[in-house]
Amino acid sequence: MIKFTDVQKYYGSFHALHDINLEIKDGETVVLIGPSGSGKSTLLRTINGLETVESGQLIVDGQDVASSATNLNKLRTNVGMVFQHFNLYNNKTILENITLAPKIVLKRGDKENREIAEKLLERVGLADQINKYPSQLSGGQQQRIAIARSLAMNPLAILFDEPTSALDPEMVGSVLDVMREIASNKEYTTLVVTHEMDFARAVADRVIFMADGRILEDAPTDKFFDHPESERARKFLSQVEHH
Ligand SMILES: Nc1ncnc2c1ncn2[C@@H]1O[C@H](COP(=O)(O)OP(=O)(O)OP(=O)(O)O)[C@@H](O)[C@H]1O
Repeated sequence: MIKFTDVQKYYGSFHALHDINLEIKDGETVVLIGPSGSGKSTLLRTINGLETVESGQLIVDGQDVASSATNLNKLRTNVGMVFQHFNLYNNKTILENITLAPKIVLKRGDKENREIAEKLLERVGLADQINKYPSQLSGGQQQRIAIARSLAMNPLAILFDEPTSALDPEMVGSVLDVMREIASNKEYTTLVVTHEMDFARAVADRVIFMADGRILEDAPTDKFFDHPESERARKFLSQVEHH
């Protein structure tokens, strides 16, 4: 579903992604971890074309993301993204937030759109909030709405970019629970950038460890946590485990 071959990414003269080779299969749950500034968000954002790549090949859902012929809007329909700062429309109700893109992009009719929104709100535990506005909800609730909104597009893949980093600690659990349920269903290819190691350990099929713009390890979850190969990963794990 997603395949990087020798991908390089620069911000000006700064080499942000080095020689990325990575293949992610349909339905897989992959967690990206690593120190701050290691390129995790950059890598994630290349997948739906939010960041360009300078060389190499990046195939997502059969299309070359780096090619100018690729329709990025269509790509983003198939690859949903959940951001650190929810990015909801504050002047629209929860129902409108969830139904707007399917209405415009997928031309989904109002009745079906509402039914799907109701089901998704049920799924994220917020069925009773359908007519509220984002500002009336907690950060954790807003993030669960953002997740429902991305699922409403029926994506093939969903990218989570540090979805709990901006939340108060007591809000984190409910968002991780929703993500855990989504990942365990294997309906979507799921990629998560997170600093939540317990979540990574419990949910990921595979862990990608990055440092300095490189993939240093790509391993099954238990193997990575129990026997990390690189000194960098060992150091990183010992630091995060002491928090
Ligand atoms: N738009 C940009 N312009 C220039 N440099 C950038 C830009 N975005 C990111 N960078 C740099 O690229 C590197 C990788 O950033 P990125 O956000 O991908 O790291 P990260 O691993 O996700 O970090 P964090 O865990 O802190 O979010 C960093 O050194 C960052 O300063």
